[in-house]
Amino acid sequence: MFNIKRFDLEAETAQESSSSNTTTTTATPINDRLAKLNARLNKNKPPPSTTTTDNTTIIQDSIPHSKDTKDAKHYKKDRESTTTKTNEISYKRSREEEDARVAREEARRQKDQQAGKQRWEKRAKELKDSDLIPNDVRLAMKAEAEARDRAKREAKKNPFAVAVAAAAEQEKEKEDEDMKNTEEEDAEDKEDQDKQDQEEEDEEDRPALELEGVERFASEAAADAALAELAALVPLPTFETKEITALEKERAKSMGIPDWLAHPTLIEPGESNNRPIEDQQFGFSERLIKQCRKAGIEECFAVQTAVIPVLMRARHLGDIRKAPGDLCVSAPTGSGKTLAYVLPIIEILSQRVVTRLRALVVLPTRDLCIQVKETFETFVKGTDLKIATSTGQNSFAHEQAILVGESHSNPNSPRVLGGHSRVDVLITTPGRLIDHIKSTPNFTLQHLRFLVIDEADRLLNQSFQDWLFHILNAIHPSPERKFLGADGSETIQVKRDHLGFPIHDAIAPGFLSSFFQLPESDVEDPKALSVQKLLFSATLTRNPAKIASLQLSDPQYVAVQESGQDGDEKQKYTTPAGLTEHMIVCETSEKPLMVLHLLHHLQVRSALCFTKSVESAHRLYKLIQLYEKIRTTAPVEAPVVRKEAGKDKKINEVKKKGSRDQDDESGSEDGSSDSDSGSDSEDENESSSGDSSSEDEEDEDEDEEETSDVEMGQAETSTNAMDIDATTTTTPIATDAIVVAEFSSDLPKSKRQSILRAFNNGEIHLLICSDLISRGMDLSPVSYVINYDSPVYMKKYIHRVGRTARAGKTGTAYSLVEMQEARHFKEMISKAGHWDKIGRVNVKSQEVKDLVPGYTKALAGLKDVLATSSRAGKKGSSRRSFK
Ligand SMILES: Nc1ncnc2c1ncn2[C@@H]1O[C@H](COP(=O)(O)OP(=O)(O)OP(=O)(O)O)[C@@H](O)[C@H]1O
Repeated sequence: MFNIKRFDLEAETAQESSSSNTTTTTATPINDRLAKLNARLNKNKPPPSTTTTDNTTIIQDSIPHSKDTKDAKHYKKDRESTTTKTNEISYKRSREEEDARVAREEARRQKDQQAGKQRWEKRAKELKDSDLIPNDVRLAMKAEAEARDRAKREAKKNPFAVAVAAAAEQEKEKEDEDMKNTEEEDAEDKEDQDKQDQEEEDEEDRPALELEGVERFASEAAADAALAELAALVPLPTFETKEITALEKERAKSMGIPDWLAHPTLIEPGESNNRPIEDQQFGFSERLIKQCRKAGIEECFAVQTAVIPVLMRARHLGDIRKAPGDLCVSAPTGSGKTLAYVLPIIEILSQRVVTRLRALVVLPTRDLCIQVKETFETFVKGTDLKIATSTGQNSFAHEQAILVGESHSNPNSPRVLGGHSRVDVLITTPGRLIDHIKSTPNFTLQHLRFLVIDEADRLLNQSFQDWLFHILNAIHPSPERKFLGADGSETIQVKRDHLGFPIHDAIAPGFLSSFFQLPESDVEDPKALSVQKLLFSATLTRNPAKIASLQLSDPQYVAVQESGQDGDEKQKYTTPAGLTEHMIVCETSEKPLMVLHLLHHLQVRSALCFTKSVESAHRLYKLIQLYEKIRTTAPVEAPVVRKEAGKDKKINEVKKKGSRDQDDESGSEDGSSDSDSGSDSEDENESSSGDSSSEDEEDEDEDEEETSDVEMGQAETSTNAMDIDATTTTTPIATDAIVVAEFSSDLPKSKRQSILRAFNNGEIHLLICSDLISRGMDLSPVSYVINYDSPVYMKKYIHRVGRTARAGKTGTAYSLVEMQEARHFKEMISKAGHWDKIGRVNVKSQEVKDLVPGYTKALAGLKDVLATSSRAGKKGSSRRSFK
């Protein structure tokens, strides 16, 4: 480019220069003659050239051509060549000189320009933030503009030099531009880096920055709105996942405990993990939020904050090849586990179009089923969802009609392969459920989306009717064609459409292969089960065999427990923060007196008193009832009410350290067992087979009492209805009489419900019960729990004392420990790392002296009372002997 330009300009210059040095004449004959003459006279003089001014330029010789001589020709030739050479040399020289001059000037100009530019750039940089341009900068700019004009003028005079200068300038511009680009790139890089640094800083300081931003708002309303927005931005707590050491991992592995179970997501109990119900992470609809508010629920508790988002995230089941993932949840008693599954199930199922059985909640007792149904009904308002229980309270046929409708439950009516349901959520005990799976036509679990096993460890210890096997069988598609016999003939009568084809539109996609021979395809399209198994317990089992029997898929384990707890036992046994625990060590014969002491001296009311058997409960109930009767009718010494036990020194609460009473002996023995329990080998045993076997024993013990509840359907005509009437209709003889009632599985359903209602209304001061209500029951006003017979297993202890101090409230538990049981009790509690939490109460004989006369009388009368009730056939032959 540069060379071509130069060449053109050179030609132009030559042309211009020749044109400027010529004169214009007209060639005529006279002129020709004159020219010839002139040539002869001035032989060596160069002839003037002649040029036309028209479009053509001709360099002419003035010698006429017509009569050219040889000399003239030579002369002409010489002259021409000499002139050309001279012209070329002089032109070349002048051109070089001119080039050098222009280049010098250009270099100087550029230098000046550069210096000026740098000066004012520097100045402009200094004044970057100012709008003013100072005088020196303006002058520099002016000088630069003048220099540019000068250069332009020069360019007009000498285009070649201009070309050189232009080329130089071009080069310089290029250099500048490169430098500028490099600078810009550097600046951009720096800007990016700064931006990234700033973003990181902002991220760290976000709350502070946002608050700062909020403070800048002029109007208070705007600031409030922004603060509200900020509050909504508070992230959900991030729950730590328990880090397991290599040793723990190895140990868990050797016990067969799967990784996910040994590696729970841990949540601290307490208010710090509560979140408002409208938090977006929960994804609750306006309707549900409204129902929650109506029920007095403003925040989700820690276990709900951890569990609900997990369930809500899987609400749409995007990938049919992937199971939604099962969930095992362990959280203390009264921490709100029920709502952790009730709320998301309602929210997710409320979107359904057709009624199908989509949620199944399995619970160990009828009373719990009723309680959970009431919870569902509180929050289901405003949806079409239908909730039902199946507990054996009603006749089997009645339940069948509720579940699938009368026409579908008729054994003679044809089957719909996809089943039929009139309910969306079924809350049931395992025994009755198995009956329906086996015997109710069109009852199916094909469409199940949620299988909740509440009080899971309790249920897993029940092998009754092999309930788990039947449920798992019913939720998995069967590889055999279900309604075809070995010969291919139909084994059941199937409902058909008008063309004679089986009606299959209601079959769950995963179950189609259970009924039809589907075309085989090269491309496997395995479908995962859409049912999500959710296990809840305050004392979740870690027995690998039991967990394996659930056939969990992609499970997660969420545990609510205080930080710093480690060791398997301690993880399992977390008590509510608001619970105060005491133990009273006494003789067996003194135990009823201790209950009277708690009632009359310590003003214990709204209390649940747990005994080890139905008989024990009945006997204590009768005794206290009799005592109250005697006290309020006979002039016996009035008991002294201790207003402030601590001040009156009527109760000496002694912590384990420093206790020097009769239990010191056992204390020292326990001290040795403490150190034993601290050993690794013992821990291992505890959480492996040893532990699970103790769980089994404990639950078998519970099973004995609750079997009738689980089996269901057994019409229980209570023989002690008279007794119950006496209890529930008892009119206190005096206004300060203690109202006592008993509660056991011997009572008919209606009586049990009316007693629970009366207790909830505060009409019963002391409810004496078996372990039937030690699990899961949420009796709102329980302020005290009395372990009349101290539990043999820690699990039972945890569930019993967990009837109080629920939902963040406070409560107190007293355990009456017989002398001979003290050592075992302490061992059990210590092993669970719980001993520090239990206070020792010493009750001196002097303190109960005022109660003794009435108690003695009641005891004497008890025999007759019991004999009367026995004659009335109140006791069944299966009853255990009295203590
Ligand atoms: N978010 C909440 N706000 C206020 N109260 C709540 C909340 N969640 C649950 N509760 C109340 O807390 C009490 C205990 O709840 P729930 O019965 O679900 O406890 P749980 O963990 O199942 O106990 P358990 O192990 O004994 O069965 C109930 O009375 C319930 O209504």
